Amino acid sequence: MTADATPPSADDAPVILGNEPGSFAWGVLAKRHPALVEQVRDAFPYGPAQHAALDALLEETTHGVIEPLAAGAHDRERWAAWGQGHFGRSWFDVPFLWAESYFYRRLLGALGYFEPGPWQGIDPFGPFKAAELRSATVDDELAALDELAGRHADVQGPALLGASLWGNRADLGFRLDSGGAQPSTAARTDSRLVADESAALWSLLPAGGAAASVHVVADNAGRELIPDLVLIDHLLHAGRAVEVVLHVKPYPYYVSDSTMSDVVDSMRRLARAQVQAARYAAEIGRRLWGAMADGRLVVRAHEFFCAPFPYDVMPDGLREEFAGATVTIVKGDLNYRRLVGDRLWEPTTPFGERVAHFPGPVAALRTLKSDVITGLDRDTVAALEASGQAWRTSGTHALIQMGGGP
Ligand SMILES: O=P(O)(O)OC[C@H]1O[C@](O)(CO)[C@@H](O)[C@@H]1O
Repeated sequence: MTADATPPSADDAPVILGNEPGSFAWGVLAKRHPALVEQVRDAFPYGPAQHAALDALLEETTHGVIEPLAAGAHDRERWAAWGQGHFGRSWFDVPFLWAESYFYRRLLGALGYFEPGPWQGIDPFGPFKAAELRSATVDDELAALDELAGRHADVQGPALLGASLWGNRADLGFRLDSGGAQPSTAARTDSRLVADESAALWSLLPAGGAAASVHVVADNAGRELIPDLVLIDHLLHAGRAVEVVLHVKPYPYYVSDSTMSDVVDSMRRLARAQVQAARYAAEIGRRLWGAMADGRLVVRAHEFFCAPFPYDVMPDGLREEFAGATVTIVKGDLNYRRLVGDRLWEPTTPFGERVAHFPGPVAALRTLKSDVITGLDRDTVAALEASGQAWRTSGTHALIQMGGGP
């Protein structure tokens, strides 16, 4: 990672680029993306045009320069504006956040996802998501919910918040890199919260308070989205919230990010959990189904969630929506990068300062999977650095941080 040549202001930390060999960002562009292209290629019986487009994308992203979208692409103008100054440059020399986002747009384009035809709307990551949803691990996690049935809201709330937080560890992109290994329970129990401001979150959502409007910006499908939905059910059922708005991606993104069709699959998985004798999960699934029907749970898929920018430049419509929320819960590593800015901040940079742009209270729930970090105290940073672990990027550590505007 190196500093962008023209940082917006002298006070800002360097924008993360991918041009330092051995850095995390470089590894994603040079190794993770090519591996992903091959995994997607093998997962479907694609035809010659798609294989050729994948070959070209692989060559361009690793050795070539950034090309604009093809003439006739429905969003060519939008990306032409979003990518000004980046086209014609190496993928490694532009902001990492931009390069990753455009890579997913281009990958889907190579496969015919956006064009009218037989492959339109086919999620290239669908087989990976489906396998995860079918897994025995999910059976076990759903069955374990029975232990929480009938417990007090003050017991259920923290347990379900923790499940939603650590669910972020189970992202498919992360697993592609770790040789397909599932994050183990042992790894989870060894893991540490580097910041925990959950008390401030709960103070906004008292059980029985029932006036709150909560927005949840989702991250991964499957083993993350299910605990997110269970947490949402808890907020509604315990009277902590009167309505919840769940924000998902408008198209498949970052391997396993949730789309509307993933929400449907996860809600079905919950509602049908009865067959695995997971009675409470099935009850939760039915309640969520009902909440969708009567409008207490609403799903939105704004195009900005697949835009290559931090949240401080979100469009006005979205800004107004978040301004009306009692609190917005923002899930995952990518959303954290977009929230605080994808820069090499000093880890002690106050989180509140970085998210002052957000139009209302915001809670970040994230396992650490990239270099960006803010809001840590000096002792915590010293201990983490002394540990010798890859604490910023390995997903073994997590945080709950609160901040936001008025
Ligand atoms: O699913 P999450 O938690 O947003 O994690 C996504 C992270 O994975 C990567 O795409 C690659 O590891 C990171 O660059 C990114 O921040």
